[in-house]
Amino acid sequence: MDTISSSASLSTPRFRCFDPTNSYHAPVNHSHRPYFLTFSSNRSPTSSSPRDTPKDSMGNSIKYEPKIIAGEAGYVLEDVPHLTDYISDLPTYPNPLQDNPSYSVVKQYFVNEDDTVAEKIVVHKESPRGTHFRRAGPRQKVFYESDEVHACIVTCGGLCPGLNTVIRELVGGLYYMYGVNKVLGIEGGYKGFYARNTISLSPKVVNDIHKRGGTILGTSRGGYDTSKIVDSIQDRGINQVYIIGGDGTQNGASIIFEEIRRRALKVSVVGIPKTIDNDIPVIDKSFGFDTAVEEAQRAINAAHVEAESFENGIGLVKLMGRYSGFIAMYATLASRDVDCCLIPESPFYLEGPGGLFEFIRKRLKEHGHMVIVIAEGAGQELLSESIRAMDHQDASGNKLLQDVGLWISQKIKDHFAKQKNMNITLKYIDPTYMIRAVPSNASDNVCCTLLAHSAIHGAMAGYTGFTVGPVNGRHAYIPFHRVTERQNKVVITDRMWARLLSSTNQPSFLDPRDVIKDAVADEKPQSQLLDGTTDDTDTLID
Ligand SMILES: Nc1ncnc2c1ncn2[C@@H]1O[C@H](COP(=O)(O)OP(=O)(O)OP(=O)(O)O)[C@@H](O)[C@H]1O
Ligand SMILES: O=P(O)(O)OC[C@H]1O[C@](O)(CO)[C@@H](O)[C@@H]1O
Ligand SMILES: [Mg+2]
Repeated sequence: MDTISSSASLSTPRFRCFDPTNSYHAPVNHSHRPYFLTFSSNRSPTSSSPRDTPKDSMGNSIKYEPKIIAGEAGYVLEDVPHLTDYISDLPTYPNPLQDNPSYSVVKQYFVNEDDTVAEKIVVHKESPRGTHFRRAGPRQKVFYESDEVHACIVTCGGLCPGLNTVIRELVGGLYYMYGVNKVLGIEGGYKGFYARNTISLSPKVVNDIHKRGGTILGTSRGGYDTSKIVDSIQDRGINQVYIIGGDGTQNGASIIFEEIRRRALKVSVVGIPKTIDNDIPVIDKSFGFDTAVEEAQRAINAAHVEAESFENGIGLVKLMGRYSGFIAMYATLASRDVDCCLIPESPFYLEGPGGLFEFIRKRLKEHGHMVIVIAEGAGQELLSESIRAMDHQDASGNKLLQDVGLWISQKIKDHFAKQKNMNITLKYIDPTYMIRAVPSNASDNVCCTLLAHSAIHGAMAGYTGFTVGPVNGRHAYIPFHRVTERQNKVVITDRMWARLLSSTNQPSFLDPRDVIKDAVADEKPQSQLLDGTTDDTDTLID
């Protein structure tokens, strides 16, 4: 086993991967394991939640250095931190799962020591194989005894269908798989660590919560204070922290992890991605997205019924998606009643040849009615041109968007009011919070169970500082910085968006030459634009 820095050559196959949790041998001295972060420039401490470089509790910028392990045949593992990276001589114990009657039928209790999951699933003959992540799942040895574990769960950011199911499955999984019965619920998001009460969670307390929307723990934006949060973890004797939330939350979790490592605490920090918008990169998707797409159908159906019933009827539905239009794209593809889908990634314009108004007129002439789906982040640049741009932010530092649904409804009405030969009837439906507040559907419920179990197996095995999630259909442990360094977006040069354009038969509002020019300017190779295999597609299976 050896670890090399990211700048070293990855092409020479030399090393074998090592998993401390599956070692059959006596405890190994891990003291040679390197630290993987560096600190720079002293800044004054901050308790806010900046969107720029993550900072430690002293205000120093944290620069992540990946923990890369190379192996034979071009194998490259981007590993996650482990408690033994900074605490030596930790005892290990046999995994209690091996005596669990439910698991006695499983042929292979434990994942193989060098099992990894490939980030890149489509490779070319000559292309590098890409990075791999450590495969999630139970390990032969665990680093916590059952009665030693004191876990806590916190939910942060906006609501998402499935939050309660993840809480339920974490509590049940800890209890039934690992015999853990000390689980604390932190109320009201990050600030709850230091400003709110806690709830003691048992399988009985959480038994029915998956049938309810929202989160029984409550959530919040803002109020992030690393020192206070880690002090609270330390004071309460918590040693496993399960943090459920979106990109901002995972950023916060990575800073908490760094502080815990700095204090050399035996505490595993595990992130569970919550992303109704599907804006977290690397993972295929997380819980809540399927439910949102399904629930959006009800609004689209209603819009269609309204539109169909009036001469030149237009049904307009706004769906969530601040920066990523996945919900709008998938809801449109699923419905087949939508004539036009507008997302943040694909700019559009209203007036003139090839514009939205011209398309609406054409479609109404052909069909007598139409349905438009618009993601909340679409057309924001047009809005700020016509409305005096306001730069408001929420408590977490997210930009507050103008209501594009109301704005575009008015624009369409005003435009057609001026046209003598076409009277329209427009009905605007904004189901966004209704969609977000429902309980998760069947497939998301299963997704929640898998995420919770993978998270628990990782923590019990001593891994820390990671987010769990499906990568090309297999669960993996992913270093925090990989899911926070960028946002996942619809790639409009990919086949999925082309499918949507051909299904709605709407204009793309773009000149293909400009799209390719832009992508080249972004340093993306042209071949990737054209064949739908770009590295940053992150489509939910193409
Ligand atoms: N860069 C950051 N560093 C530390 N904490 C952060 C950071 N960004 C956000 N947070 C904290 O994480 C929590 C949730 O953040 P945010 O409100 O942005 O939601 P999110 O996790 O991104 O979920 P959503 O998808 O609903 O937006 C808040 O308490 C916020 O203060
Ligand atoms: O009203 P809130 O709580 O800020 O949430 C709205 C945001 O939440 C999200 O659904 C992400 O969780 C975004 O799409 C949306 O902009
Ligand atoms: Mg966010």
